[in-house]
Amino acid sequence: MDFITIDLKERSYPIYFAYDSFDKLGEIVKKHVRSSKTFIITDFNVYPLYFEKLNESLKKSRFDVSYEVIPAGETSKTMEMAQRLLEKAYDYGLLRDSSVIALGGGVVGDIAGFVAATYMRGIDFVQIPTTLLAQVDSSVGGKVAVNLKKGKNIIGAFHQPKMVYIDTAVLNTLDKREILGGLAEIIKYGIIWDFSLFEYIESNIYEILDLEEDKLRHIIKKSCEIKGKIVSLDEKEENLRSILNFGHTIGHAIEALTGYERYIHGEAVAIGMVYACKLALNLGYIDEKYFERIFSLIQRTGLPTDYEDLHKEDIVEAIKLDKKSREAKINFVLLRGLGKAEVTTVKEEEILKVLK
Ligand SMILES: NC(=O)c1ccc[n+]([C@@H]2O[C@H](COP(=O)([O-])OP(=O)(O)OC[C@H]3O[C@@H](n4cnc5c(N)ncnc54)[C@H](O)[C@@H]3O)[C@@H](O)[C@H]2O)c1
Ligand SMILES: O=C(O)C(=O)C[C@@H](O)[C@H](O)[C@H](O)COP(=O)(O)O
Ligand SMILES: [Zn+2]
Repeated sequence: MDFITIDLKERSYPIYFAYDSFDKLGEIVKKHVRSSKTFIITDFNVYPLYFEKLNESLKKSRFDVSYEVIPAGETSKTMEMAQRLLEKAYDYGLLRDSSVIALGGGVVGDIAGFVAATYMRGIDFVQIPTTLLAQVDSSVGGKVAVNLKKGKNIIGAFHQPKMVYIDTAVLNTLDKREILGGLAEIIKYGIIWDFSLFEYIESNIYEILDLEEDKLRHIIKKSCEIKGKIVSLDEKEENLRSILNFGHTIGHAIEALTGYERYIHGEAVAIGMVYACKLALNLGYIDEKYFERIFSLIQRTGLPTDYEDLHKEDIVEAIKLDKKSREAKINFVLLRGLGKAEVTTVKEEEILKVLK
């Protein structure tokens, strides 16, 4: 089976790429976890579609499976839900050598990872991402978290999975809106790291939106390679990894300010990328031509490019506690040319100038 390795020394792990092959999972998972006792966390939408296939395959490989199903969507990514899942893990008798399997999108991955990171101070974790966003971003790199009402991913940890299993056939049941959300993070990689990926999306946008398998596989694998490279250079986000936060400073603020219900994560990131580009343009880091090129691709996909009904002062207040802020200074990931980005301190007045 096709795979790449995320190189993190003793925490290195494979990302497998498959198509319609849940039957292989039991055998593969067995190679990467310490015991047969496993706890699957999934959500109400994913459960009827893929749980049985996974369960059957695990049972065939003699796993002792327990599971929990949580409501779908960002509002489930809370401490209360994590507490509930941790209590269940204990009731099901999970031990130090047991594992947690996340079957779902980024919400399931982030909360299941948080459970795995904290249960008995950390147990094995397996990611089976079922959204495009989770396949290209959230299942890779070990950031796990839940939200505070006012702050996105404020409670969390770094806890790398033992393996990631990407089965692209599952994307056929995903809503168009969710496909676009994932595409926003893929466009992000093109902008911050590898401009040829951006150009590939520009040239193949309709085929990608039609979920043409070879094109989709190309951008998924490329995204995992890019994220894997950045994470292996800076696992705990001491410097370089921050560029993966491009578009997230304003993106996270508008997610929290709208109660995590109006925009899905990828949409908020798309809006945040447009604003980060406006900032870079105003500060003279990029020219009008480059700005237009990025704006036009985001617009052509059908992703939103602007927010509605929010006060700029509230956005600025919310970003003051962004995780990239240091010593009361707001830091943004700003572009410095095609495929290049850097973290830069930006004055409050500059941010207010570009916000509506
Ligand atoms: N840890 C990280 O590095 C990282 C990176 C990016 C995003 N994230 C987090 O990921 C979350 C967003 O993830 P998401 O966009 O996957 O959202 P999500 O997990 O809410 O999934 C989106 C929707 O698709 C449904 N779904 C999932 N798989 C499906 C399938 N195959 N067929 C049909 N429906 C399916 C879900 O039930 C949900 O309703 C956010 O909380 C974000 O903060 C984390
Ligand atoms: O993996 C990273 O690092 C990222 O920043 C990827 C982002 O796409 C992702 O949304 C991440 O969860 C944001 O992390 P946070 O530290 O800003 O909460
Ligand atoms: Zn993101």
